[in-house]
Amino acid sequence: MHSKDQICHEDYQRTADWLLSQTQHRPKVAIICGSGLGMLADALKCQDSFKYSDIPGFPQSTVKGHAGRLVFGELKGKTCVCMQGRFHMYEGHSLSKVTFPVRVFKLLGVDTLIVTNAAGSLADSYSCGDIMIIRDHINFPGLAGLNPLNGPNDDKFGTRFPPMSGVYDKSLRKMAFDICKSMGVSQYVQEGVYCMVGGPNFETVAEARLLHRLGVDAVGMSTAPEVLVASHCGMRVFGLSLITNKVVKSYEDNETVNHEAVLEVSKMRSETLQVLVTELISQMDINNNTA
Ligand SMILES: O=P(O)(O)O[C@H]1O[C@H](CO)[C@@H](O)[C@H]1O
Ligand code: HPA
Repeated sequence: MHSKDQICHEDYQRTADWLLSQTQHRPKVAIICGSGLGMLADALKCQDSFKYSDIPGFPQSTVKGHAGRLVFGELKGKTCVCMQGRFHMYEGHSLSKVTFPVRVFKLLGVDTLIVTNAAGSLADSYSCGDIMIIRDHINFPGLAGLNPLNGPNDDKFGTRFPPMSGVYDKSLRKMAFDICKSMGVSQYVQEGVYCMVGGPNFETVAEARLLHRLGVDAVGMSTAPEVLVASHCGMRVFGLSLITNKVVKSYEDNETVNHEAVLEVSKMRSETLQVLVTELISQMDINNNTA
């Protein structure tokens, strides 16, 4: 890691202190909105919002469908902070920048992170518009040594060698399933394995076939770094992928995927996702960290 990418505890603290001085909200839950999923923040009541460009130390969003705003507010009486727009490695951000907000959230008092993303499906049984509750992930950049936890370990956040089995909280996954059942949307809800690739290109057919054979259900270019950093500092994590496209696995298939199509499908499920996330937050116990 280059020294310009090194972020020290005081950097996170400075940003957290600035935010605490600008809002009365003291969130326990943070939500990261995936591509085209920024409307999750619209449900927040009594909003205080900040453009990323106005927040000291914050990186900037450069991807269409990621507004670049941090929104604080109440969801059914629970205080949340919501990132309308995340940072990706392919934008040129270091992984410490990509995950910078997560550690700031920890310093704000957040103990639960909800991540969402747009993803392409590999699983044959999935359709466009399905919602996948993330059971686990494969972090390709991480396996290749690109990990936000690289570098000197900050013991104030967590241990040098954090375990990652069970990183997606089981009771929150069950709670989400039950909520989907009561919403009558179970027919398009799945549970599966998300795989992060570096992007920004979509997959070749050979790469898609490889991922399929590895047991990947959905692929995207985000999420794993934020989840690692959240889990490292002791946060509970829940994740949702919205299946925006089927990844092309056949040379006979002339379909191609593009970001505009991804954003279009995100819109289609925005309301369902909003209700699901709101209900989940309203049902979760956020004081003693048990669902
Ligand atoms: O993961 P999110 O941010 O939802 O975005 C997904 O959508 C974009 C590609 O259309 C990529 O950035 C991919 O990671
Ligand atoms: N591949 C990688 N990332 C994605 C995709 C995809 O098919 N769809 C949305 N994000």
